[in-house]
Amino acid sequence: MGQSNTVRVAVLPGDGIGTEVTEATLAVLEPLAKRHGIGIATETLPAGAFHYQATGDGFPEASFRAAAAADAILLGAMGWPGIRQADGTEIAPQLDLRFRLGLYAGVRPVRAIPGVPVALADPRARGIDLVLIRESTEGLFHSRGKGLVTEELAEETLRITRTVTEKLSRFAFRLAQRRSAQRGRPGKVTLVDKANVFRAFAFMRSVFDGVAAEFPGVGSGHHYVDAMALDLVRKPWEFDVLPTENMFGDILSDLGAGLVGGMGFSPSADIGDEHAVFQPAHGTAPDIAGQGIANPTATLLSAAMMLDWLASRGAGQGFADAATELEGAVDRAFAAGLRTADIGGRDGTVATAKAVLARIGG
Ligand SMILES: NC(=O)C1=CN([C@@H]2O[C@H](COP(=O)(O)OP(=O)(O)OC[C@H]3O[C@@H](n4cnc5c(N)ncnc54)[C@H](O)[C@@H]3O)[C@@H](O)[C@H]2O)C=CC1
Ligand SMILES: CC(C)CC(=O)C(=O)O
Ligand SMILES: [Mg+2]
Repeated sequence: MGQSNTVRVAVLPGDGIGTEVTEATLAVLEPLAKRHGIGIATETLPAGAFHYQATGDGFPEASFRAAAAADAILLGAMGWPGIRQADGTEIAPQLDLRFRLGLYAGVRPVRAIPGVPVALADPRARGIDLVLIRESTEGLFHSRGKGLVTEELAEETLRITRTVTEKLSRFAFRLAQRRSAQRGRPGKVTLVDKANVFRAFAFMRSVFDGVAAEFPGVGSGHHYVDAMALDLVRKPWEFDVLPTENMFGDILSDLGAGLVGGMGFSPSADIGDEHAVFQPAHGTAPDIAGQGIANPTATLLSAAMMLDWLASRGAGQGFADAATELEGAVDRAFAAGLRTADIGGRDGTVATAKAVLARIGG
């Protein structure tokens, strides 16, 4: 942590709408910080597909080092379908950060915001409030960049380790405890796996069960990932905290976003023991980039998660208060009629940030 009440935030806007939603979020963070008497010193760092195209390096080591030295990292989005490396894959510095900084807990809340249309007609869908925790350093992403590819076959490896599964599980149970205290209802952690077919997931389940025994006050269970895809559409209001493997979490978090308004409403935090990256779960959206219509809500909510995390790391109560106020301002703005383009409205990126800013202090 930096000087008292001042934190250093590394900002990596990235590509496409990543730059647009990041700029809109910083425009809200500055006055919010002033209002709460907290200091946020930002440093913007280059990385991403267009940086790769221009320089041959998508993630300069200097950017990585500066990000790793900061108190927190705020990221827009990175990657561009037309810009590929020699092996055919895209530039993804966000994955490098997750792996190099050990950010095992990919926290992806799926919450229905008052006033934002949900995908399901059932009135209970207005109460959707669950959190996917996507393990973000191993699973099927373990062999990223190292998979075997020959003329005849391609092979990638899925890895599950005891150490990371224990950390992921403890993180999930602690989060369930906190949510239970905040919401005044029992918490439940459901591991999403494929233990009926793969030994790796039977192993993951047994490690998870061992950790569950440490938290007798929190409910625990398991769900196969295919059945979870079904039940997230059928009855998402029944779930609370859902830890899962990396690829499963990548897919299910987009599904979850689709339930509550789309990717523009899907914040995330990639948290490790010492570092954390906060970013919307969406990508660079080439289909709408440059038009000023990207929804910055997911990034604003990710910034609120960042303030909350910084408070938990000792930055001070002002950060916790600012986090609560920012999330509340987002809710109040939509409840009052804010309508972004992705839900059929006319409010663009800048107008949305202004509407949220106007609800701060209100
Ligand atoms: N964390 C990251 O930086 C991520 C990067 N990517 C990269 O982004 C690029 C595009 O990927 P896609 O598969 O198209 O996923 P995407 O998330 O960028 O877009 C999917 C759909 O959601 C919409 N969308 C996403 N964010 C939105 C927002 N804030 N407001 C309104 N609409 C929004 C897009 O217009 C598009 O129709 C690729 O290069 C991909 O690798 C994809 C996902 C995450
Ligand atoms: C490069 C991708 C793994 C990014 C993504 O899809 C995500 O973070 O959800
Ligand atoms: Mg994804």
